[in-house]
Amino acid sequence: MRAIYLTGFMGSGKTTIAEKLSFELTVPTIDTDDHIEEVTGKAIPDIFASEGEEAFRKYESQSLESIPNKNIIISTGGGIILKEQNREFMKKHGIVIYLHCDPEEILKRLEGDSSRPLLKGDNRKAKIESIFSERLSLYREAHFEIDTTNRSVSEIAEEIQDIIG
Ligand SMILES: Nc1ncnc2c1ncn2[C@@H]1O[C@H](COP(=O)(O)OP(=O)(O)O)[C@@H](O)[C@H]1O
Ligand SMILES: O=C(O)C1=C[C@@H](OP(=O)(O)O)[C@@H](O)[C@H](O)C1
Repeated sequence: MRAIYLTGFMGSGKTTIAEKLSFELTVPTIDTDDHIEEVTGKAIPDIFASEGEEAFRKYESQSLESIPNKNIIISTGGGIILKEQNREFMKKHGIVIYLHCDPEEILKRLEGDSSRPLLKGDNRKAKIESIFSERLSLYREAHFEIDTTNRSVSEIAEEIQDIIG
């Protein structure tokens, strides 16, 4: 099986869906953020705070390129699509599935979450809307798009299984 790359905004459910699919298909899953934390020995918010976003983006590309691309489900960080190099890499080596979620629901899903440095501070709603609109066309370069808004994890996982046959 070719790698399945799940892309989408923070809170779109990439990690949750990857774990569900991993269980159902008995295929391992890796999360690029977890991989970066393992390699660097630092938590994502610490990398942003001490080294900055650009350094994080370098780790992210290195991580993407070092993770195996056969028989695996990869949940990516929400900003992986920012680099053309990453978008091309994923499309070349696997099936890229964009998990769409409306910003209003993202806001609800991430209520109380403090692990995403880009959403730190006041006016989360405006932050989410602005980053979302900047990125939408990049997410849409995926091979497939699934709308996860108001849908259960099981329904979404089933739809992905239909896509990959
Ligand atoms: N389809 C869904 N419906 C409702 N809540 C969801 C759904 N998918 C994920 N969530 C919840 O949203 C939050 C973010 O999910 P997560 O998988 O961490 O997203 P991502 O990896 O894309 O950032 C978690 O609390 C998760 O339980
Ligand atoms: O959208 C982004 O730029 C980011 C998303 C996060 O991952 P999740 O999409 O898993 O939250 C994490 O990689 C980092 O905080 C940056």
